[in-house]
Amino acid sequence: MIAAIIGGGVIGGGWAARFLLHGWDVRVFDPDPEAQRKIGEVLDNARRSLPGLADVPMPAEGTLSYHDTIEETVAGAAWIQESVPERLDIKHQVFATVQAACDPAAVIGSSTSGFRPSELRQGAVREGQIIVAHPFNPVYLLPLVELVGGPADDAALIARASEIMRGIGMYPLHIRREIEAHIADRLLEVVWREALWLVKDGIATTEEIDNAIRYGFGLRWAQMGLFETYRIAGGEAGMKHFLAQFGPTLALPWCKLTDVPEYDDDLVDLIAGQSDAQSGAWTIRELERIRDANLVAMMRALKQQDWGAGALLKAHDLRLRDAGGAGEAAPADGIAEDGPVLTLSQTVPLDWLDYNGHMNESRYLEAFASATDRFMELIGCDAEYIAAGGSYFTVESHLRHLDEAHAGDVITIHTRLLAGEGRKMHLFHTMRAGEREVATGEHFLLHVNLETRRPSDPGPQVAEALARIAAAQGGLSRPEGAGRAVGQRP
Ligand SMILES: NC(=O)C1=CN([C@@H]2O[C@H](COP(=O)(O)OP(=O)(O)OC[C@H]3O[C@@H](n4cnc5c(N)ncnc54)[C@H](O)[C@@H]3O)[C@@H](O)[C@H]2O)C=CC1
Ligand SMILES: C[N+](C)(C)CC(=O)CC(=O)[O-]
Repeated sequence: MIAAIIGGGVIGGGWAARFLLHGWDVRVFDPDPEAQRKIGEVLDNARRSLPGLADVPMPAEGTLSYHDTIEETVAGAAWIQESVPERLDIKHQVFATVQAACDPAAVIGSSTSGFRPSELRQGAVREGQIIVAHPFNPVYLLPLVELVGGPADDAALIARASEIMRGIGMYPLHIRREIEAHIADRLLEVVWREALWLVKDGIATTEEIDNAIRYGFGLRWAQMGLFETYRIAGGEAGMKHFLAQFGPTLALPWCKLTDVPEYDDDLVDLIAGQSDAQSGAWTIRELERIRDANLVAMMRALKQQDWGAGALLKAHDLRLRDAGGAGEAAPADGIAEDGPVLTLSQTVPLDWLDYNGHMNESRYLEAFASATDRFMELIGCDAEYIAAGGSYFTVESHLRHLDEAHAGDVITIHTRLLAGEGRKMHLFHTMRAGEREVATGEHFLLHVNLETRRPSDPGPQVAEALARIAAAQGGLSRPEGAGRAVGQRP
């Protein structure tokens, strides 16, 4: 599949990275002679951060190419994303050239922050081909994309566009009626306007306003948004009580919503000066990397909770797993092979790094635990079996750290069953980063009855699977390092 990116600045670069890392071939047109360097830097950031959101292998990266004309860029593309400056005349010129050369069935998405589809479509040869596909910076990490069709909305086009967006891990939010700035930027502008007033009136600095957001309601918004948060704030009586208590304050009012501060040089200098004092010690690329690491950590935490953007990541993992990612194919249910079993394949995420700049020791155990979970699933000790009252408890673990793993490394774990009789299961995991062996994990587990919390024999299908694998792997030599205790090398 080919994605054509017209305009490769902040947003176009982010789109290019998201499509590319999801296996699409990406063609870029941007007259800026610096575009390749800038996109290269965005891609470096994306490669460090995006693949680590997934706990399964990502697709093989597509091919990136740069082109001298729009015509060449869009030929054969299934998705064309316009991300040129926020000026209607430039966007109209781009659409005219794109439509003269592209596949009429291709989706043309516009990244516009504020224009309505009916404005974008003025003068278009095929009006119904152009939609708003408004993303959020950084496009390669934030999943939201607002999709807006025309006044006579084309349901089939929006459905197709939504499916493509889901395929690259996004959350398509269909906005049924066009308005300026869609939904999110309407909300953001309100906060932005109030913040400008607070600075202009000398009430707060840019840093104090950022602190008011990041130490408080920004954290709430990231996981529950506005209405769910305020529902809880109403106490046991919920939303009605909240409205009764805080509704009357709307009449005061607390804010200056409809007034816009005069956007003169003094205000620009005041804000830019405070922003330099607050954040000028970092370059923009450094700030981007700090932001990306924070976003990855937050989104992975939400993934643990299976909530909001984290729940979306979980669902996307299933999609990626079904599609079969790059590298060695993980076994489907049941194990037939007689070699070590692939039980994990994923990219080292940014939040697994420590102060030494490599994967922290605690994360090795996390990865090995996931590999054990997968092995349990493969022998039939799956969610259904566990719900019926049987499971395994780990009673002893021994890890060896043999080499370093870094952010962006694809790690795999292969598992050997050293013993699997009765209630005992003895596993030996080998972790590699590419071809390098980086760690081993040896674990002894006991089958338990979850009601009595005492050891018990496994069900017949689990016992049978263990016997089959033990027999199949029986011819393999004992792995180097198995049975070692902690000690100094002789
Ligand atoms: N920066 C942001 O936070 C967000 C911006 N957007 C929207 O994305 C669009 C692009 O914004 P940014 O990436 O921020 O701007 P930008 O200034 O970073 O990038 C625009 C790029 O378009 C290129 N360009 C100019 N004329 C062109 C043409 N005729 N054909 C092809 N390329 C051309 C420029 O060389 C530049 O690289 C705008 O519509 C904006 O509203 C949407 C979401 C967030
Ligand atoms: C400032 N902005 C209007 C360009 C912002 C957006 O459109 C979305 C975002 O990423 O905040």
